[in-house]
Amino acid sequence: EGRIVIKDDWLGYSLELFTYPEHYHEDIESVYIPHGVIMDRTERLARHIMDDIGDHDMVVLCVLKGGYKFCSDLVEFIKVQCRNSNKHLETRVEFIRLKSYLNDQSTEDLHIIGSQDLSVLRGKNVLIVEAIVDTGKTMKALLKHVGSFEPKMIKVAGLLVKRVSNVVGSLPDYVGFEIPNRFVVGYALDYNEYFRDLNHICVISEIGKVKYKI
Ligand SMILES: Oc1ncnc2c1N=NC2
Repeated sequence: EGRIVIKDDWLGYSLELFTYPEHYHEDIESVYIPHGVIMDRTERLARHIMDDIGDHDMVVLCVLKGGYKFCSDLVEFIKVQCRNSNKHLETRVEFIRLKSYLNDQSTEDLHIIGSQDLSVLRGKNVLIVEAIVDTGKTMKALLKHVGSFEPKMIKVAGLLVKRVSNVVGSLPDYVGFEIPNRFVVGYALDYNEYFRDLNHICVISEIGKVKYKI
């Protein structure tokens, strides 16, 4: 299936062309992917997903915290698709919390926070929903963990996939955008917990990187 490829020389839209929370005005460089474009792309991904796995009950596994906005918007679009095609599909949402980043660097260790009982996945169609797939290390470890609960099928939806050289493991089945290897924030993607309240996906400024550095 297709994806929107954002080229390395795309610098994003100028800030004064959009609205965003005033308190971030010096912390972001540009609007990289506007909220409206994210929503329209997510709506189209919902149709792909429904075409592929819309005939069975599905359990959506939302990867927190970065994935919460993408997941809630995607699930909403999936529900609208179901209503319009009168498919009576139960879409249950489970949550899993991963922490693998400090500042803007991936840490080696992946740890799964909170021991949700994922035995509900057994025998089910599972759709893992993640905001961003970077090196793929996190996703590989998560797929192994989820597989241990013996679901019927696992598919992965990733809003963003980074063009990085050292990719491990497989890429998501459904991809919103392929982006250059630069640190982006907003739409629940954070930098040390900041910027989750920003609707657009933006490029963080050097001031922002220093201001919110841990
Ligand atoms: O660009 C990014 N922005 C926020 N969080 C993450 C990123 N890449 N991997 C995790």
